[in-house]
Amino acid sequence: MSAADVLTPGSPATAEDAALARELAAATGELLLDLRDRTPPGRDREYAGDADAHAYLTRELARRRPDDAVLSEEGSLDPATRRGAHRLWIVDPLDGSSGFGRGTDEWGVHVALVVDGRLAAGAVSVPGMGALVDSATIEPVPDSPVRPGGELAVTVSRSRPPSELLAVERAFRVRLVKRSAAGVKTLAVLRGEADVYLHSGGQYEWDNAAPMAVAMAAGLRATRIDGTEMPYGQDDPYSPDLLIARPAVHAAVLEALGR
Ligand SMILES: Nc1ncnc2c1ncn2[C@@H]1O[C@H](COP(=O)(O)O)[C@@H](OP(=O)(O)O)[C@H]1O
Ligand SMILES: [Mg+2]
Repeated sequence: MSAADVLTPGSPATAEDAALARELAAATGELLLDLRDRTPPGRDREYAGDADAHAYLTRELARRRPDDAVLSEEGSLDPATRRGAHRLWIVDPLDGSSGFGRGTDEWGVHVALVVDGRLAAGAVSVPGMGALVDSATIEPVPDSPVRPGGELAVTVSRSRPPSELLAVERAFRVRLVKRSAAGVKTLAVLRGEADVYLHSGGQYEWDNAAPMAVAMAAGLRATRIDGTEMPYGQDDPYSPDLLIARPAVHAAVLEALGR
C-alpha cells in the first residue's frame, strides 16, 4: 500500500491518529498564541515558543502513544532513539519560528505519523490565520492544469529561494506568492492561492512531514523535486527538497525541471 492510499481522506487505517495529530497541533497552537500575546517580540519569545511547544507535544505523545517513537526539531537527534521504529511521530513544534518571534501570523505546528517509513497521518495548525487541517478530514482539491497563458503562482522560501526557480521561470509566467514557513506555504497550495510550493537547498523531515501528509491526503502530488517519494524516518533527518502541486501542474513542473 502506498502512502497516498493510506492517506485517502476518511481512511479508517489512521483516522484516530489523524484526529490525535489535529488535537495536538491545535492545542500546541493555542499555547503558542497565548505565549505570543503575553511576551514582547524578539529572540526570547522565539526560543520560549520552540521549548514550550516541544515540551507540550512530547509530553502528550508519551502519554497518549507511549509505544511510539518521536522525532522533534527540538528533541534528541540521536538516530538510536527511532531507528527501526514501526510508528514514528515527526513533529515541528514551531515552524516559522522567526516570524513567531517577530509577531507575524505566518508560523504553525506540524504533527505527522510515519508508519514503516511512510506518511500515514498528519495535521498542520496555523493559529494566527485560523487554519487547522488534517489528513483525515481535508477536502479534496480537484486536479486542473496550468492556468491559461502559462501563469503559475509559485511559493518558495523567502530567505532561501530554490535555484530551480530559474528553470520554472523559463517555462512559465511565474507570479511569486510570498509566504513564510513550510506549513503556511502548503496551505497556500491547498487553498488555491498558489499552484506550486517548490523548495530546495535544505529542510528537515519535521519541516515537511505533516504538510506533505495533508497535501497528499487532499489529492495533491507531494514529492521530492525529482518526482520520487519523500523518505521519512531516516537516520539523517535532512530532507533537501520538495515539490507540492495539483497532479497536472506537478507533472508540468517536473517536465520543466527536466526530471
Ligand atoms: N536551506 C535550508 N536549510 C535548512 N532549513 C531550511 C532551509 N530553508 C528553509 N528551511 C526551514 O524550513 C522552514 C520553512 O522555511 P521558509 O519559511 O524559509 O520556507 C523553516 O523551519 P523552522 O522555522 O522550523 O526553522 C526553515 O528553517
Ligand atoms: Mg520547521
